[in-house]
Amino acid sequence: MDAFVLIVSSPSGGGKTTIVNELLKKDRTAKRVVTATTRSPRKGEKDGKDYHFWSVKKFQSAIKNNKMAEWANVFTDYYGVPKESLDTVLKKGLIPVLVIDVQGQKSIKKHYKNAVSVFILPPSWNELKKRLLARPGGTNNIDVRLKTAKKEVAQVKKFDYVIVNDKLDGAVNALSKIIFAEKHKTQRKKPAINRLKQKRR
Ligand SMILES: Nc1ncnc2c1ncn2[C@@H]1O[C@H](COP(=O)(O)OP(=O)(O)OP(=O)(O)O)[C@@H](O)[C@H]1O
Repeated sequence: MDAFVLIVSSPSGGGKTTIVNELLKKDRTAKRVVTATTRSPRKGEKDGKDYHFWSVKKFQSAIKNNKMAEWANVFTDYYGVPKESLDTVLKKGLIPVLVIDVQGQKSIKKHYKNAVSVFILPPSWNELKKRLLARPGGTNNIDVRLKTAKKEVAQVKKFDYVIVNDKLDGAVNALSKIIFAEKHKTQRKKPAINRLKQKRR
């Protein structure tokens, strides 16, 4: 199969982390790319598993040395995708899943042309606010996040797919089906097609 990178984006609190975590429990062909951040770990988050928790100095050095596939400064913290983390998953023949903010998808698509992007849409602004407040440990800068979320939702048309995160099960199912359909794209089935062509001769 022609490998593709799967990008899952949403405004903060939209549910991208939760949905991807659930998906990966049942899909062994996909693997989350561990991204890097300078923000502090939330309760229960582990270094190297949830994120690479880097110092500002380390992050800035990675940017300078061209080691980031994409990076941004979001709400006072750096977030980004180390090229090495992404390439490690590709080399294993698995689908790298990138859980990144909305702006991030543009740069990734520039570097990885066949990347597939999915936008997770909150069912309503009220529900988004509720989920941000109810998150374990709460969430800082709620008003800034909601304001940014409105700008990000305006970018939705640049994505290949949209999933409304109403019921979690439904959203995870939809993501699973997107992956399934993408694997069956004609362009990714060239080896199977070519095998048959050879036998006819
Ligand atoms: N369908 C859903 N129904 C109810 N709660 C949900 C649903 N999806 C996610 N949540 C909850 O909403 C909160 C935000 O979800 P999550 O942390 O996955 O968002 P995120 O997009 O990864 O946010 P951030 O970018 O800030 O890390 C979590 O507490 C999560 O459990």
